[in-house]
Amino acid sequence: MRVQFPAGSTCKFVEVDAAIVDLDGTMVDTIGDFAEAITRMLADLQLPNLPANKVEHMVGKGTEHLLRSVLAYVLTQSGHPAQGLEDAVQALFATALARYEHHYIAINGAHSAVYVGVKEGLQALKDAGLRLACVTNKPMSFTRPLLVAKGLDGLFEQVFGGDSFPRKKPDPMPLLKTCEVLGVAPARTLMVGDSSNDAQAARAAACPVVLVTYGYNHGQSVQAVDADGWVDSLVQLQVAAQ
Ligand SMILES: O=C(O)COP(=O)(O)O
Ligand SMILES: [Mg+2]
Repeated sequence: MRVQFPAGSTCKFVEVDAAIVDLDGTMVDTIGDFAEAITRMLADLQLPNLPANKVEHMVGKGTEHLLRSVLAYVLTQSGHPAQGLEDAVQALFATALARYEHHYIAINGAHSAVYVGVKEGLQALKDAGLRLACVTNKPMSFTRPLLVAKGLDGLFEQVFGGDSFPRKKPDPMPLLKTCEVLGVAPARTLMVGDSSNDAQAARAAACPVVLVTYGYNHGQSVQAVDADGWVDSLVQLQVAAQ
């Protein structure tokens, strides 16, 4: 079917059979959850906290990348020299991960909210016959409960997390595997995301890609990312009558 993009997009429309939708920064504003779990983890490790806006720039490449970035940041702020920083992060990593997972699961969804237009926008695409899958870099143990808590789980035929495949976005593997499971061609599968990870994965998989303008893109402008379209809300993804 034909999905139209708003004015200002690179393409006017794409012809697709399915859409793969990202989670953090695209469907749910989860920075509050990340910040709370990190605050509790850092307290357990007797390390100083960091501001939520710093966390926002570190989200999107999965848990391991997030925790390594957080630990490197707080150690540097505490005066740790660049030399030996990686080793210092490595020494804390296993404990940090265990404490973070414990806290994240306890607070998952309590400090986060579904963005305006997500449910209506995706329901309209589904009602029009588009097949939907969710592909996030968030681990599956956090993903399923969050989708259920926010009433989003019923929208998707398939849900895959950052630990579902050997490689995460921006690698094309999660998108290609999802297309394979759905039995759809990547060129007819629209990636809907909020960051360069989603766009790069889509380009490498040869999926068309549309980005939301309200999410997390490592502190960079999402308009500067190579994509086919941009929307301020998922309700702007209109299915054309043919
Ligand atoms: O990095 C994460 O944990 C989540 O990222 P994503 O849902 O935007 O893929
Ligand atoms: Mg995202």
